[in-house]
Amino acid sequence: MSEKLLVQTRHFQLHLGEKGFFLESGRILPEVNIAYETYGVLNADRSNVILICHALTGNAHAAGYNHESESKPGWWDAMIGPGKVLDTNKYFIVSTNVIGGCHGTTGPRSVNPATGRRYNIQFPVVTVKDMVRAQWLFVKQCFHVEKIHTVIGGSLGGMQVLQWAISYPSKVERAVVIAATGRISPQAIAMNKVGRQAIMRDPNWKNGNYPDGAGPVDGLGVARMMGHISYLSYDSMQRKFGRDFKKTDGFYDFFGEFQVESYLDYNGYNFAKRFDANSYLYLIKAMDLFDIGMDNGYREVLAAITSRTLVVSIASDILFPAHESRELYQAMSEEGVDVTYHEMDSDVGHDGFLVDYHLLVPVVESFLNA
Ligand SMILES: CC(=O)SCCNC(=O)CCNC(=O)[C@H](O)C(C)(C)COP(=O)(O)OP(=O)(O)OC[C@H]1O[C@@H](n2cnc3c(N)ncnc32)[C@H](O)[C@@H]1OP(=O)(O)O
Ligand SMILES: N[C@@H](CCO)C(=O)O
Repeated sequence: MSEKLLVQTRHFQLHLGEKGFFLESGRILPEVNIAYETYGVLNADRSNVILICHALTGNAHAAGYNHESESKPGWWDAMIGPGKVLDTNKYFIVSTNVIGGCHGTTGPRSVNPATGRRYNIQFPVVTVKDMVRAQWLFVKQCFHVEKIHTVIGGSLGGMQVLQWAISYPSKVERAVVIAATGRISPQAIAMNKVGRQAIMRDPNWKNGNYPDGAGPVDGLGVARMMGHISYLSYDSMQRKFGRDFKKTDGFYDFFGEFQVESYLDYNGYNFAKRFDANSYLYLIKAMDLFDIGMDNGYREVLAAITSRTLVVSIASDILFPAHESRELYQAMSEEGVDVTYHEMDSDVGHDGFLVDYHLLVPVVESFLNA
């Protein structure tokens, strides 16, 4: 018998009535489909829901295997399962793909019901607030849940968690904000700019109207390389790659590569096979626009949070540096929020929340069990 936990990605169409889904931008999506997975069992009083929010290029497939031949499990399988920190014997874990994504939830590659054609860059700009509102409608409509035990996620997922606590304070009992920030820095926007330009300058981008299977793979691959540089750290690059160089016949061939280049090539190329370029553009835009204080003031919105909150940073994170999380924690704490802060002493960089589980699990565990 197989030991693989087989799970299924399902789809739910939000009940929006004739009005559609109003976005922060003022534009409207006539329909929104949500791709989701669940693990564990919803209890009788519907009080054991943990919602997982994924990062930039994640999807609803957070744990288990979608089919027998899948070689790697969902992206947070180390965290989710029987006896794991997000214990499926105890909790009903829900994971959705964000609005604007390309793994089953409505996004730029979806067909616009008004035209019968893909939205491409006619898709409206979506924000983290929109992502979270879609998730709230989803859990309410699909599972009739009125309160969520815990919302948890890293990076863009952490921003969603923070937004949950701000938008729906009475609905979220606990919030775990990992490797995130309350407002994205100019440095992070600059890195996204490079990625955006790489995609949009690729001749195959065609103003976003590329045919299926012939998109801007080179541009998207380069964008992902930029991303990976920000997900690693000085120390992790030293350790992983050093200055190893692949010589050709003993020579430093012009096209010969350092290991770090080979890594970026491999991961850039692979990424372009699994992700839609337009979706990437929309999701980095959502990230760039994220600033909890944009409308009502940074401290004012934090002061309204009533969820018990854990803020986790990664010491070597160069994308959302730990001092941004400390600033967030400090402000929440001064505004009277029940908040705890933990800095993971990890040297692997931003992606530490996907790698250094021995540092992350105990913190989340003690927060959930407190
Ligand atoms: C919610 C979410 O965040 S979901 C999205 C998360 N997933 C991603 O970001 C996808 C990209 N994956 C990764 O970056 C990593 O696999 C992580 C962060 C998930 C885990 O990091 P690590 O365990 O340190 O993996 P590592 O960075 O060593 O390897 C990543 C890949 O590069 C390959 N690689 C490593 N070194 C080299 C090299 N010198 N040359 C070429 N390829 C290399 C690995 O073989 C691995 O390939 P695989 O994905 O086919 O297995
Ligand atoms: N590496 C992760 C985290 C980036 O924030 C991802 O691609 O989603």
